[in-house]
Amino acid sequence: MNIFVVNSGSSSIKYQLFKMPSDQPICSGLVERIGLQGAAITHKVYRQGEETRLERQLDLPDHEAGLQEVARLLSDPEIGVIRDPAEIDAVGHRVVHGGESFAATTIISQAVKDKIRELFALAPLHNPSNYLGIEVAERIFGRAKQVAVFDTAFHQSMPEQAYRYAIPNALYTEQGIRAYGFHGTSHKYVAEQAAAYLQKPEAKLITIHLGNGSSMTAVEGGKSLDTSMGFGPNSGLIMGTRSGDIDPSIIFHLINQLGQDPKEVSGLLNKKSGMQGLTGYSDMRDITNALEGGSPEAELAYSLYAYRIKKYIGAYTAVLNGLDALVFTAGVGENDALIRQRVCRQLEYLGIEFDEEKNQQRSKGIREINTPASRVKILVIPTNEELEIARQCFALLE
Ligand SMILES: Nc1ncnc2c1ncn2[C@@H]1O[C@H](COP(=O)(O)OP(=O)(O)O)[C@@H](O)[C@H]1O
Ligand SMILES: CC(=O)OP(=O)(O)O
Ligand SMILES: [Mg+2]
Repeated sequence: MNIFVVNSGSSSIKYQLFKMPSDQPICSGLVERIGLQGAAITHKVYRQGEETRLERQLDLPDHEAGLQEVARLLSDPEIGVIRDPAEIDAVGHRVVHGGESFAATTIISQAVKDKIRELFALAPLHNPSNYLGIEVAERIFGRAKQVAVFDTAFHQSMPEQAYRYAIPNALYTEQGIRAYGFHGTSHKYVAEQAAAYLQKPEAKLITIHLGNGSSMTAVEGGKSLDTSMGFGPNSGLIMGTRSGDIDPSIIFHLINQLGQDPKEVSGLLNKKSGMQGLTGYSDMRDITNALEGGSPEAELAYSLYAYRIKKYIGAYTAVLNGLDALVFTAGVGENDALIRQRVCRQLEYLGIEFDEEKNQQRSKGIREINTPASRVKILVIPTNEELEIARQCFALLE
């Protein structure tokens, strides 16, 4: 079965074509910096153990333009991997917010699309581009089954004490206002990898997904017990353009004292805050450059970013009543050694002993960056949301 997976993030589109059930990737790619200067596409084709790579800078104003380019590459006369879109049996879509309606992988119907649309307001940076990805894929791959895999699904195992807010009960029972959690596909994938690596299925883990959006999850025995994102993908960690945790009084102040309307406030907290608000840049590579150039704003932003993660490590160690491993993943978590260092320094009290030399090394696959004496392992594990999505699609359709 040929399964094409589309992962529309807030700043990127990742895609992979798999032959299932062998998990064999046929091609993969990344469209990044969508809507920013220097948008780029990296496309890789895998044939007989060899990788052909194509990199191209191009102007991509939005996700639609990105997806059209991907579809063109798939059947490109020179490096294409299919002759006809009908060769694709299923398209697996990452959908960020499934709300109350979806706890599992689902075949997309008009009713499912309507629900995804209803959730636009709760995940404004994501559900619209996820929806668009579905519409574009329906047009291009008309014969394929379209399947949605929700970021929220993995966190359905959270206990009520973790997902309820202390607001009037009716807002939960009648309006579904509760914490849902996000990046579930990634947290699930890396938690499984970590448990297998540790040879400990019941492992207590804190998975730290640091991408453009970021979140942390307390995982025990492969189940999510708590996570830093909530009703929408805004709470918790400091992100590329989102503030993470703030006091809600700030929102009242912006509206009541500073005269902003709710739409403006939403734009402010979703698109102009986080690292963007602190430094003028949302992409961590730009911030690293600014830091190397001696920017005090970048220095402060790095400190805030790492400090927030540290606080959640403390909280989740308490939630888990112990800890076997910290797991760093996603764009920043996998690549930014300085962030990992700032987070992991001075956590010896919790049994976390960091090895700076190992931290600086680069290699593919799982690696350990703790000292041999560390009670807690510190792991860097590349996430693969696309593979996890392909597996879930295959399991559903088989
Ligand atoms: N080599 C690198 N060093 C530091 N940060 C990196 C590196 N590569 C990617 N990143 C950062 O990862 C982030 C994007 O992560 P990713 O998981 O792809 O995000 P998303 O899926 O949310 O779009 C960006 O902030 C980018 O700067
Ligand atoms: C939910 C979320 O924040 O996703 P991303 O990191 O892809 O923006
Ligand atoms: Mg992502």
